[in-house]
Amino acid sequence: MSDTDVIRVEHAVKKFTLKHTHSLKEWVVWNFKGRRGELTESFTALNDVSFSLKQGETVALLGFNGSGKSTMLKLISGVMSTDEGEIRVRGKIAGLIEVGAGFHPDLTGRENIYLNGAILGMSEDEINAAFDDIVAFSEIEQFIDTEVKFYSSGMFLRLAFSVAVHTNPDIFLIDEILAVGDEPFQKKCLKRIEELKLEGKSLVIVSHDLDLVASMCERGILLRKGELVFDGNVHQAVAMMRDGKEQ
Ligand SMILES: Nc1ncnc2c1ncn2[C@@H]1O[C@H](COP(=O)(O)OP(=O)(O)OP(=O)(O)O)[C@@H](O)[C@H]1O
Repeated sequence: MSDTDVIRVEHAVKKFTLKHTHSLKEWVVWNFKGRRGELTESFTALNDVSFSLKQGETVALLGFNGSGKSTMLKLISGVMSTDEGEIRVRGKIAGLIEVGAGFHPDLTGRENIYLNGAILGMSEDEINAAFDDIVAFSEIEQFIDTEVKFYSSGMFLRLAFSVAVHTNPDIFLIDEILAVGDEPFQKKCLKRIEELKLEGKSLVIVSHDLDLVASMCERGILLRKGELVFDGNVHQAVAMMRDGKEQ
């Protein structure tokens, strides 16, 4: 890992087990044959993917549905581990990967700020100090003492984004979820992301909004069926995606 690298992905492989529904007859035959062969199938979601990210770089992860983008973000954030290869990260990560992840449904917005802040590495004092700003940025003061199971997906995003930006992360991972925010809040998030970029933070974004990612990122990494097929200028990556060349 060079001095300026904040993420290093080396030959990452991630496999999932796909379960299939089998008829009783298939199951009996399988038992009869001494349970030889597999009743499940292994699916390779990421195959030998390598890249590194330098401090301050902004990267869009592109690819069609199911190409492995979210899986890659989950590996980088540590929510999942690789089956082969290695992922090294330097610095504090904040990930907005799944709406509602890191939130407990039976706790209120207020309590979840503390829970989520702690998960993202903030101390109680730091959360106390940032609490009012977090709530103000989210604009959901009215519902802050409501259990989050009653929140809409946009309200989850508001709280999650707000906590994440206040943790002062070195690396920000954002999956599609900005799409669930309304337009004014999306604009506010994008402005904050621009500020993070100016502060020299690193950014990895997954989005199908190609114009948006082309305006936010310098670099584009294109995944095709779990394999990295392009890593370079974001406009080139977007053009390849639009031409369907990665198919
Ligand atoms: N937990 C899981 N168990 C089984 N298969 C999974 C799991 N998570 C992801 N997959 C499979 O891995 C592949 C890659 O999924 P992933 O969500 O990373 O794709 P993606 O590029 O983010 O897609 P999209 O653009 O639709 O969000 C898909 O075929 C998906 O079905």
